[in-house]
Amino acid sequence: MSIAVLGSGAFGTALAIALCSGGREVTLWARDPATVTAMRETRRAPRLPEAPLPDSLTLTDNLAEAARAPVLLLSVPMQSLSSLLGQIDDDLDGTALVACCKGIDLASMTGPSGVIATAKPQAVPAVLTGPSFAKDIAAGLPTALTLACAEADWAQDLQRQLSTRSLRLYRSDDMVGAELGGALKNVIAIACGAAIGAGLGDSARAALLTRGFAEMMRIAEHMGARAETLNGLCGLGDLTLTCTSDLSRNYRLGLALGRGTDFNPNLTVEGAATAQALAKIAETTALDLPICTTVAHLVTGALSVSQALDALISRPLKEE
Ligand SMILES: NC(=O)C1=CN([C@@H]2O[C@H](COP(=O)(O)OP(=O)(O)OC[C@H]3O[C@@H](n4cnc5c(N)ncnc54)[C@H](O)[C@@H]3O)[C@@H](O)[C@H]2O)C=CC1
Ligand SMILES: O=C(CO)COP(=O)(O)O
Repeated sequence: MSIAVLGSGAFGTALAIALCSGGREVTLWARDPATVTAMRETRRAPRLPEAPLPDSLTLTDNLAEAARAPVLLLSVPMQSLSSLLGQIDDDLDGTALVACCKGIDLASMTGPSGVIATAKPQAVPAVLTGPSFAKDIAAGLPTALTLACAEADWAQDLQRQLSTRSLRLYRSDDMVGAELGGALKNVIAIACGAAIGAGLGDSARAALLTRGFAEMMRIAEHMGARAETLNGLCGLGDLTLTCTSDLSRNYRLGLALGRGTDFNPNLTVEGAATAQALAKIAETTALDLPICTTVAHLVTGALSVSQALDALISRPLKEE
C-alpha cells in the first residue's frame, strides 16, 4: 500500500508520520529542493520541528514521481490547491485525491472537492477533515476524523488505508458537508478569539460559537450538504476544538485582533480568506450570516473589534 502526501507543512508532515505505522509505504513531497535536503539530513520538517520523521518515510521534491502513488493526500493551503494540481501533468485517472485542506477557493468559490473535480475530473475525490492538531497526530495522540467520499467502495478502502491505531476515521458520503464543516469553523474561531482577546468572557464565546454554528447550518443547507454531517466531527467537533484552543491559528488571529497585538503573517490562517468568500455568498443570496460577514470586515480592517461587536449586539431581537 503506497501513499504520497503532497505538501510538507505541519498537517502533511503529521499525517505522513502517522501513516508510516503499520508498514505503509509513505512519501512526503515538498516543493522546495533545499527543504527536502534539509529534511533528509535532520529528519525534521520545518513546520513541525518537534516531531522526528520516521526512517521509513521517503522525502522527495519530485512531484511527478510522488503523484504516481494510488492515493495522494493534498495538504497544501486551500488557495494553493488549484495551482498544485495544475503542476501535475498526469490526468490521475483512478487516483484517489484526498483533500486535507480546509477552506473555500476564492477563484472558483468551491471547496476542495470542486477544485479537484475541475482540475482532475478522472480522479476520485475525497476529503479528510475533523478536529485534529498536527502536533497531536504526530505525537500519536488519539484523534477521530471524517473521511468523506461519494464512491462507497473507495470510501471504505480509504477509511481502512488511512486509519491507524491512534487515527480513527469515520466514513461519510457527504463530501460537501464534510469540507464545509472544516472551512466554516475557522471563521467562527476567529470571532471567538476576538471576543476572548477583547476581554468579553467565556459566555460571549459560547454565544458566538452557538450562533456561528447556526450560520454554518444555514450555509450547509444552501450548498446541499446534510445537517447530520455538520453535527459530526467535521462540523461541531472541529468547531469546538478550534474555538477553544490556543493551538488554533484561526483562534489566535482572533485573539490578536481582540487584544490589538501583532500576528505572524506567515502563518496559515484559512478562515481569513473563507470569511471573504462567505461575505460574497451573503451578498448574493438571502442567507443571514452576520457573524461570518463581520469576521470578513474584521480581518480586512474595515471594522474595528468594538465596531464589529456593536454591529452584532445591536441587531434586531429575534427567535432562536
Ligand atoms: N496544522 C494543523 O493542525 C491542521 C491543518 N489543517 C489544514 O491543512 C492545510 C495546510 O495547513 P498546514 O499544514 O497547517 O500549513 P503550514 O503553514 O504548516 O504549511 C503549508 C505548507 O504548504 C506549502 N505550500 C504552500 N503553497 C504551496 C504550493 N502552491 N505548492 C506546494 N506547497 C505549497 C508550504 O510551503 C508549507 O510547507 C490547511 O488547509 C489547514 O487548514 C487541517 C487540520 C489540522
Ligand atoms: O483545523 C485545525 C484543527 O482541526 C487546525 O486549526 P488552525 O488551522 O486554526 O490552526
